[in-house]
Amino acid sequence: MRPDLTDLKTLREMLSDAPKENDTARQKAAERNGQLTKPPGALGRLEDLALWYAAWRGDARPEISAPQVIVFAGNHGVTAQGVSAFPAEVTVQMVANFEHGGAAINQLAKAAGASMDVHALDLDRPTADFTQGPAMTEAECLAALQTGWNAVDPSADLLVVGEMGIGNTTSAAAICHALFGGSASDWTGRGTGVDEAGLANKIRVVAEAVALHETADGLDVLRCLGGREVAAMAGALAAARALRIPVILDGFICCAAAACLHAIDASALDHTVAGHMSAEGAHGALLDRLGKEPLLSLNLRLGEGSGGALAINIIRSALACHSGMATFAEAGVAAG
Ligand SMILES: O=C(O)c1ccc[n+]([C@@H]2O[C@H](COP(=O)([O-])O)[C@@H](O)[C@H]2O)c1
Ligand SMILES: Cc1cc2nc[nH]c2cc1C
Repeated sequence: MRPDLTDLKTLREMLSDAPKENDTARQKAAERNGQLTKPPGALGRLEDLALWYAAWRGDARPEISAPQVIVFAGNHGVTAQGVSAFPAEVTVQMVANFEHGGAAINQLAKAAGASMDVHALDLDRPTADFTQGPAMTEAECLAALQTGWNAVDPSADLLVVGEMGIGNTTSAAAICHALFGGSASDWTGRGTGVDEAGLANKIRVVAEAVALHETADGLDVLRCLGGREVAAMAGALAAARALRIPVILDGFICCAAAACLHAIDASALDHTVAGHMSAEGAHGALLDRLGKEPLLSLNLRLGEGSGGALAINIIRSALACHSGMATFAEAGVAAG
């Protein structure tokens, strides 16, 4: 299913009409969970994850065999404001590194037994500096959303979306400030490692951008303050929902993309879990706003889908227990 995202209204409608959990599968999975050879609840959150996954797959006893990691890359005009510790050309250089297998995410995807795809979005055409005007036109934003949608493999059974884009923690901070209010400093962190003066400059940039655009509508915020890789992640999350593919969210930028969908429909992220809590200062507050409890907290601040990829084996293990364990009756173990 690859709809033509010809206008943002179509996407809004698709989000409202998106599939919901399969209640029957959840109920059957819960019954099975209650019969497995362990004290009730002893597998803690793994049990919740197994039921969540079963409900989205519509299968009471599923397994994970085809996880997909997608890394989207984009360039940001706002880098002209000196918001990153690294130069903008690192984005295209890291894409080459992903393609040659040399980045952390290549190793983490491999360790998790996941396929990995990389999509570079018009790197030679950075978005506009959003302190001056909207980052993207509607057509540009739609094209990025479509790239994200099309990147999802319909036969995947678990998805991680990650990103690479020098300057994108400024974009993510501006998205959060526009959607959730507070002050610019609440949402602005050090990204790749800016110093005190760099952080003060970033806060100024985020405050100016949000004041200029004056919108809290999820898709407007995405277009005005996002980036192509951010929009592509949003498109991939929407596609996964339509395809009933559960998703593991990554760090601050991935969750900012997710927040744009959440602002349109509060249930838009029900098919997702938070893979980890990033060391980027505002990620915890963002996860709270999205109602997500992170699976891991490892002080990562890399992006690329790294924290999501690390969490694949947690979900896989949850399903291995759920679908592979013996019941009390099968094992001849006395139930309590
Ligand atoms: O995922 C995160 O939470 C995260 C936190 C800090 C930095 N990053 C990565 O660093 C880059 C953005 O940092 P910056 O300083 O250029 O805005 C971008 O490529 C992200 O993948 C990612
Ligand atoms: C080297 C480097 C690798 C990255 N991966 C994701 N964001 C990144 C930013 C930099 C600077």
